[in-house]
Amino acid sequence: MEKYKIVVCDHIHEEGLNLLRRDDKIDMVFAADMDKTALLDVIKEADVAITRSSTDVDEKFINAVKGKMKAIVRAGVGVDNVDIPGCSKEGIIVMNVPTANTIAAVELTMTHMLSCMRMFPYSHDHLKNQRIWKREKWYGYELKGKKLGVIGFGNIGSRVGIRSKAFEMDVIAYDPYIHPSKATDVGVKYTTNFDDILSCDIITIHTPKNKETVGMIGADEIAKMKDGVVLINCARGGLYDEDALYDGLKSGKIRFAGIDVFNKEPAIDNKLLDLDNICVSPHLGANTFESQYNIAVEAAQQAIEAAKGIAYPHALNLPIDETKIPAFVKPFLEMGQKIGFLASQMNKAPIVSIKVSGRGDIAEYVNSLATFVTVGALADISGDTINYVNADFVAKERGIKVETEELPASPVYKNLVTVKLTTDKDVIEISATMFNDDVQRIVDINGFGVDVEPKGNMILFKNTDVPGVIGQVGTLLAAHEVNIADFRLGRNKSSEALAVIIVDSAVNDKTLKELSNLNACISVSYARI
Ligand SMILES: NC(=O)c1ccc[n+]([C@@H]2O[C@H](COP(=O)([O-])OP(=O)(O)OC[C@H]3O[C@@H](n4cnc5c(N)ncnc54)[C@H](O)[C@@H]3O)[C@@H](O)[C@H]2O)c1
Ligand SMILES: O=C(O)CC[C@@H](O)C(=O)O
Repeated sequence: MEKYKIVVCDHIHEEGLNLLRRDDKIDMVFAADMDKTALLDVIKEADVAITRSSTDVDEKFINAVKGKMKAIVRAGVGVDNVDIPGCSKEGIIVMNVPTANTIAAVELTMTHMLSCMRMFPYSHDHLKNQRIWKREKWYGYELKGKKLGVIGFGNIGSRVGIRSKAFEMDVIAYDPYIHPSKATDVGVKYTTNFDDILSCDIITIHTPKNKETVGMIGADEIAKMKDGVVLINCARGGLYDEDALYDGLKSGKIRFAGIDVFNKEPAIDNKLLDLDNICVSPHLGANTFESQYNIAVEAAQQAIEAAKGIAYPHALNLPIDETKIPAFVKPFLEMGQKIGFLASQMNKAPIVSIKVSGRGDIAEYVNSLATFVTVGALADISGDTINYVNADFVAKERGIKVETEELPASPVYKNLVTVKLTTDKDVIEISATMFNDDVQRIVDINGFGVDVEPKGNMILFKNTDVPGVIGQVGTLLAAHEVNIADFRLGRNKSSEALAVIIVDSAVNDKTLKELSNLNACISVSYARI
């Protein structure tokens, strides 16, 4: 029995490993203790990898796995150490486990906030390790009545906000990507003015690390802050510029900082560790037993489903989120792929552009449709290497322009999709719709009205519209023992006709050549769907 190989690149809870071991279709390789260079050799044969923050999915990793690996499951939230565009280019689906460690990170943030306000680790060290009892040295501050600025009000930030309200803090959120009511509904103020955050007593950040957020708090922002501000970062190293943070702490402008994450980890040589007004932890945001159990189980389940090709939960680079696609759209996507494939076979030459237009409700989903059409159109030239993840990249790499267009509703069809495929030889334009929500129908090919299902062995025979042609075609096919299953005819105003002939068996080149030699024939093409 063929088995799928899942390589576990970092430590995860035993329960996740057990799930992988128990599945008789999975061959699990535990490589968490392996040196990262040796890992590159092991992952070559893997169908799926499970990684955490200790394994960077970078160029070296991707080069090692490309061609074989289907998916990577990041057992956690942050994917800043995963080269997602690089994975997409190789058709590797990237998934994360977005909520299993939320509470762990929220509670660590509260721990840091309280520790900073009471300098708890330092008083602890004084008594426990230095055996000094000096109560007057350790006056701290209360959370009550302090203004807390939360940058990023997602899963973690919002829960930090709610818990901080219970400490009677005045909480204000900055997150341009949420609806303000997400904050105001839980009694948190909402601002779009970043300066409102900078004027807070305590600031905590909970955004992803990306181009927009890296260094979001630097020297200029710190200069605008209150003297004695407290800064917390349990999200990602580098969101606070570390040099600016160091200078701010050293000068006393920042009274205290609580930091779980660093620009470069492990952070044993980081200069921030030399300061006396900082509480640190070695990236422990997700380190609770509950969270690690949940993450490992979810990551293992996701990896198994991906390896078997069943589903890709929490995929970050699939062009469509299946859960957000209405049921009526899915058959259109499937049909779009077939039309793309058909068009590329009818117009066999290097593709210059693909244009996908939508009319009716389907128009809103024209971008997803374009991905499916592209996969179909490039299937013949790219074989197994093209999929929904890398379709855009493959098209771009081949210099193929993919365009979409949302058009007004058609007067005839509730929904209509048109695919125009231009090669350096010809242009083919196919329109199709869906009857009764699941019957696929091509209704137009290059201006010829037809009514045919995109299915099976299809001969497209274009001829001058003169009597006797249908008989000649039928006789010729019969002579080659090709049985006609369906024959659909369309005419245009220039006295031309297009026959779409569905036949029961594959048609060889000799038969097609003889068809093209018939007097009335203008062109013949053949497609197998
Ligand atoms: N320390 C740890 O071990 C640990 C554990 C879990 C998560 N994390 C990190 O915590 C962070 C938050 O995780 P989450 O689960 O809450 O993610 P999330 O996606 O639920 O929330 C992130 C929020 O940030 C907002 N955001 C994005 N760009 C922004 C910007 N420029 N300005 C303001 N807001 C912006 C988003 O709109 C979103 O609401 C991530 O960086 C994640 O990697 C760390
Ligand atoms: O344990 C890890 O891999 C870190 C997890 C955490 O930073 C996350 O982003 O989910």
